[in-house]
Amino acid sequence: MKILVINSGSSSIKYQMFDMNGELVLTSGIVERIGLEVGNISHKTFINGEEKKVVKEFPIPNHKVGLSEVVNLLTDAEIGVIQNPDEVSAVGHRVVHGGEYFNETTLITPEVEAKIEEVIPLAPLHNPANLEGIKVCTEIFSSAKQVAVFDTAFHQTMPAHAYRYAIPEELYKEHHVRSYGMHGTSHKYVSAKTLEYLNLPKEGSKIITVHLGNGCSMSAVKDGKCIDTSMGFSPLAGLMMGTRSGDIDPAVIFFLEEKLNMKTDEIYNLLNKKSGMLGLTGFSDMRDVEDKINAGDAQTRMARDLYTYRIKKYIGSYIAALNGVDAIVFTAGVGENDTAVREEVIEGLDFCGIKLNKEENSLRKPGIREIQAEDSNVKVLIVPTNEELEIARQAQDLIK
Ligand SMILES: Nc1ncnc2c1ncn2[C@@H]1O[C@H](COP(=O)(O)OP(=O)(O)O)[C@@H](O)[C@H]1O
Ligand SMILES: CC(=O)OP(=O)(O)O
Ligand SMILES: [Mg+2]
Repeated sequence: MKILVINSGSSSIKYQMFDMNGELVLTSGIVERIGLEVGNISHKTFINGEEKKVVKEFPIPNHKVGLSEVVNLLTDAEIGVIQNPDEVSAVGHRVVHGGEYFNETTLITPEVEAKIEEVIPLAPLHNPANLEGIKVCTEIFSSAKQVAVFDTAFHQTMPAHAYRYAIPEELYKEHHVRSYGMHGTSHKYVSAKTLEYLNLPKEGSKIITVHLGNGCSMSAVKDGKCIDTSMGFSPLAGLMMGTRSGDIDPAVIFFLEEKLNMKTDEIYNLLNKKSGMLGLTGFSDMRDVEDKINAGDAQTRMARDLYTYRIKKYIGSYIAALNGVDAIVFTAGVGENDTAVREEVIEGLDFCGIKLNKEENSLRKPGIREIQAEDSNVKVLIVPTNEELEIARQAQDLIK
């Protein structure tokens, strides 16, 4: 069975095709700079252990043009992995916001699409792009089942005291203003992998997952279920990120409006796209940040201290929420690759028995691994996330 996974963003589409028989990745790629003067597609195929890469640059005015070209590549006589779109049994779509409607993976119907559309105000950067991906795939892969996997679904088990805000009741009742949390597919995948790897029973387990990519979030997972998470109403809350501020006193927004005459959309843009690591240092990619720190740049050092300090504070609060912790798990681009970030986060947590094996932490090895010190009371792990595989598995389970 072949399953295509689509992670459609506002200006990009990431995709992977799996042969679920053996969970093999046949193709993976990214369409970028949609809507700009020149767009590009970077497409890789893996056939019989051999990797082939194609890069194309041309104007990609919208998602449909981008996905049509992806289909051309998928069915290409030389590098294609299918002969026609009918060979795809299901398309699994990452949908960032499902509001309170969806706590599990769902077959997409016109009613489901309408609900995803209804919650656009809760995720104005992500949901419209996700819907666009669904519309275009429904047309192109017309015989495939279209399946929605929601970033918010895993967090739907949070208790009210974790997801509610202390604002007037009607804002929740009538307008659904509450915390939802995102990156749920990743938190679910890595927390389950951790239990499996450590051979821990779900019941009684206490895991803190730390997803550090471009977007960053953390979850407290008890008995295999999410009880709290750092993103909130939208993906802007919580940790400091590549370009997002994370938690900020809402009074700053009134100040920007009143004193600097900024408009709502300008403030939105400022906090989502020009803040975080980018706003403080000029760089959103942690590799660039690392270079600046190594060159002795004090401002960049401060920015990174802010980044890791906030993660540490969330670890502290989640240990309190969980009444203990069995394992702290790092994942995603920064979490899996950045030795210094992990070291700075764990530094100074020895008061509660959390200690790192610095040498093990500094090694670059693939796969799941433990990096805590021998005398640490708590496990510290690196668990590579795989949101695409998780989406493909969930889509397969649903259509079976
Ligand atoms: N070797 C590395 N060292 C430090 N950071 C890295 C490394 N490789 C990737 N990253 C970071 O990972 C980020 C992307 O993470 P990823 O999980 O792919 O994000 P997203 O899925 O949100 O695009 C990059 O912006 C970069 O900062
Ligand atoms: C929800 C979110 O932040 O997603 P991403 O990390 O892909 O931007
Ligand atoms: Mg990601």
